[in-house]
Parts: sequence; C-alpha cells; structure tokens
Amino acid sequence: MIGQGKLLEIQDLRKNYGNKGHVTRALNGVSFDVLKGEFLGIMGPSGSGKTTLLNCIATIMKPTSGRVLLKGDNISSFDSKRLAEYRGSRIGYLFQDFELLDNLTGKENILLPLSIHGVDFAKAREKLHELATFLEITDVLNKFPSQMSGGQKQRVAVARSLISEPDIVLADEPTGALDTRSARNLMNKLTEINRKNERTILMVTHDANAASFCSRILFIQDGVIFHELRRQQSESREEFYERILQLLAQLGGGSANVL
Ligand SMILES: Nc1ncnc2c1ncn2[C@@H]1O[C@H](COP(=O)(O)OP(=O)(O)OP(=O)(O)O)[C@@H](O)[C@H]1O
Repeated sequence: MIGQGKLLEIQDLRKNYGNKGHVTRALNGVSFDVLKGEFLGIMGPSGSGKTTLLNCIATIMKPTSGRVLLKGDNISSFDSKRLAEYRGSRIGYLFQDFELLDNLTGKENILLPLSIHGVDFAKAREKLHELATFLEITDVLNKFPSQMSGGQKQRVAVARSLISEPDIVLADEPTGALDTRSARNLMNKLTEINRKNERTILMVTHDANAASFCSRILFIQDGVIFHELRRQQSESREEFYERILQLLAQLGGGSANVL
C-alpha cells in the first residue's frame, strides 16, 4: 500500500555538463514527486539522464539548478553533518555492478555503512540476521564477493542498502548485470521489501521486465520526463509488462526489452 504524502520532491532539476563550448544538458527541467511507500520506476534510453538524476538525488553530484526535497527538507541546504546523515542513513543505494568491497566479507560489506555512521550493534546484528534470512544470503555472509554469484552479490548489496533503514532506496539498473532468473528473484525481493515493509524505492532501468514490478513508471528522454504509466490495482504484473512493451513499441523502441 502506498502511504499518504510526498516523500521526495524533485523540482525543475537541471544538470549541465561541460563548459560554454560543449554543454550537455543531461537534465533539462525534471519535476516529479515520489510518494511514501511507492515503487517508482524511471525508464529511458541510454544517455537520457537517468544516472545523472539518481546521482543528484543521492548528492553524489550537484545539480546546476532546481531542488530536491526529502520530507520537505531541501537537501542542498544541508550542512555537512546533515548531509552525512542523509547519505549514510536516509538513502540506500543499489548499483548495477554491486560496488561491494572485494577485501571485505558479505557481512562486513553489509555492516560497513553502520560502522561509518555509528550504531547500536546489538540492533544491527538482529537486523543483519533478519535481512540475511529474507534475502537468502546467510551462507555467504562470511564469504568474499569473489566467492559469490552475481545474484548473491546483489542481494548482499540490497542488505547493505537497507541496514540503516533508509527513507528511500535508489536503485540504478540493479538487474543490469544479472541473468534472467537472478533478475526475477531480485525484483521479487525488492517488491516484497516495498510492499511488506513499505520501503520506498526509486529504480532506473532499461529493462521492461524489471520495470513491470513497479507501481508507476516515468519515461525520460533528453533530460525531460515525457510520459507516465501507472499499474492499475486490478492489473497483473504480466499485463503491466505487456502495456510497457506496447508503449515502447509506439515510441519506436525497437528491441523488446531495451528502450
Ligand atoms: N561526467 C560527464 N561529463 C560530460 N557529460 C556527461 C557526463 N556524465 C554524463 N554525461 C552525459 O550526460 C547525458 C546523460 O547521461 P546519464 O549517464 O545520466 O544517462 P543514462 O540515461 O543514465 O544513460 P545509460 O542508460 O547509458 O547509463 C549523456 O549525454 C552523457 O553523455
């Protein structure tokens, strides 16, 4: 269920790369809200601005103009202490290529955000156990990333993104490096995390199949949101997937799974 209220507000976000001679307008006035408890997808072709958008929200990069509000607070006005808290515990980040540290075990990778930002370790251990059981990674907690499958690595990364119980998880092509079965497994887990724990998720993807797990999808091209699809309450995931494919075909997407 989607809770009431806006969790994240993106207001007229613009991001230019380069200088006067060679300016790339990666974001050209992007505005949308993410509701609390929503699983929102962003689809768009390569180079449309998806990663730039997520990076601006995650404060990995500064927008040229525009505002990002989390629960009404303008994140660009945060001082360094609030910014560290925002990055460390209010947002979780999932990357296409997992971004686990090779010289740390699964467990150490998951607990790393907490050791940086300070926590109650008894509570963390309990949370770790709960997440590991749910994500089916208990048997890889003491392994290093090189000893895990791609699907296991991404589920460890999911646990890392959730350990601090963030307000929102930002996922950048989380199924991009996974085979079909692991991708489906990951999307089922993310859906359950969204529905049961009411965790808000914002995911960018090329993949219509992954997008069909979302409750709403925004379509971006040339740094502008130009369309929206909402999954109806009565609509199955398979029906929503068909509707996404139909839209992509109308847009002249060509390939079935890739915009
Ligand atoms: N550091 C940079 N310097 C200059 N231009 C950049 C930089 N990063 C991205 N761009 C450009 O900004 C635009 C948006 O890039 P972005 O990576 O946000 O797109 P994307 O939709 O995530 O693409 P993909 O799906 O291929 O990852 C592209 O034209 C890209 O070439």
